[in-house]
Amino acid sequence: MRVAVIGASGRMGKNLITAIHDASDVTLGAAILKPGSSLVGADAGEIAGLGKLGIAAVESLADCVNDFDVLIDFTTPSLTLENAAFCAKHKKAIVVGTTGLNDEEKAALNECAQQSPMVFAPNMSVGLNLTLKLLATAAQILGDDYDVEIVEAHHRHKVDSPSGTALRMGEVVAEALGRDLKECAVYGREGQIGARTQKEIGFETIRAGDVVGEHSVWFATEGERIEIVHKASSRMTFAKGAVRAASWLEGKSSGMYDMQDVLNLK
Ligand SMILES: NC(=O)C1=CN([C@@H]2O[C@H](COP(=O)(O)OP(=O)(O)OC[C@H]3O[C@@H](n4cnc5c(N)ncnc54)[C@H](OP(=O)(O)O)[C@@H]3O)[C@@H](O)[C@H]2O)C=CC1
Ligand SMILES: O=C(O)C1=N[C@H](C(=O)O)C[C@H](O)C1
Repeated sequence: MRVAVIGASGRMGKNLITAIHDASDVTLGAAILKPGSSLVGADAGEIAGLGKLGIAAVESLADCVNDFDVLIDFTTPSLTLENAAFCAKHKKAIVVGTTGLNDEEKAALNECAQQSPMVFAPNMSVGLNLTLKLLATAAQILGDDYDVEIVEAHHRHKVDSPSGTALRMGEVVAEALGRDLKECAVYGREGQIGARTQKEIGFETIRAGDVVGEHSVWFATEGERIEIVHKASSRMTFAKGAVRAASWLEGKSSGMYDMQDVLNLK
């Protein structure tokens, strides 16, 4: 599989180029930058700090349409939608790690996946995807007696809140408890808010320094508290997962998949 990376000079973009370079079953086909970037034409390996790989970065998907089989996209919601539409039109597979999409944008992405296969997941790490399974089990066993709170921490540059991962954790717990997250989620409490209601699921966000990504889910009742915690210490864990997803997409039919499919956790 020849893999293209869009947003190649971003925090995830550079890690993705490195992960593709390290993998034995995929090759780097193209690297795409923001139009007008001063790095257009530079070697993708040099952008990622690896030395020359012989792939000059371009400024649009149209410039490299014949050079890749699958696109990996960790960018912004609006750009991801454009890229997914391009992949649908040109029958290219796509791995989407971008977070912060609203319901309408997710529906549009799903439409694109009907034309060409897509893996879309807010967190590509193996450990975090296992954590989702642990959360479902914990929620099923503990039930409504335990208050659920989700705390996430990320670096100061992150633009969406709560993180896509925290929201997915909330969805998994809500589903296991027979609740609808849209009805029971409470975000960032402040002021005279009154006592906690039994079925709410609370979200708290920390943005500070260079934190790669930390998620902690509390199940608390009178007398005890369980915390299920995942801490990412390197973006390479997300990048390796995304490359695994790209490789897994080879030969798959059109449709929307997630990392639970890739990791056979369903
Ligand atoms: N699913 C997962 O496992 C993970 C998901 N994420 C998500 O991935 C996304 C990106 O995160 P991160 O890498 O930290 O963000 P960055 O801002 O570092 O990277 C985004 C990149 O997209 C580029 N870009 C913007 N517009 C265009 C365009 N029109 N064409 C090509 N490239 C463009 C930016 O270029 P420029 O810098 O020139 O503006 C930048 O390099 C976020 O939504 C984040 O939440 C992050 C980590 C893990
Ligand atoms: O923006 C990030 O950095 C991350 N975003 C993802 C999210 O929103 O869940 C995943 C990871 O925690 C890093």
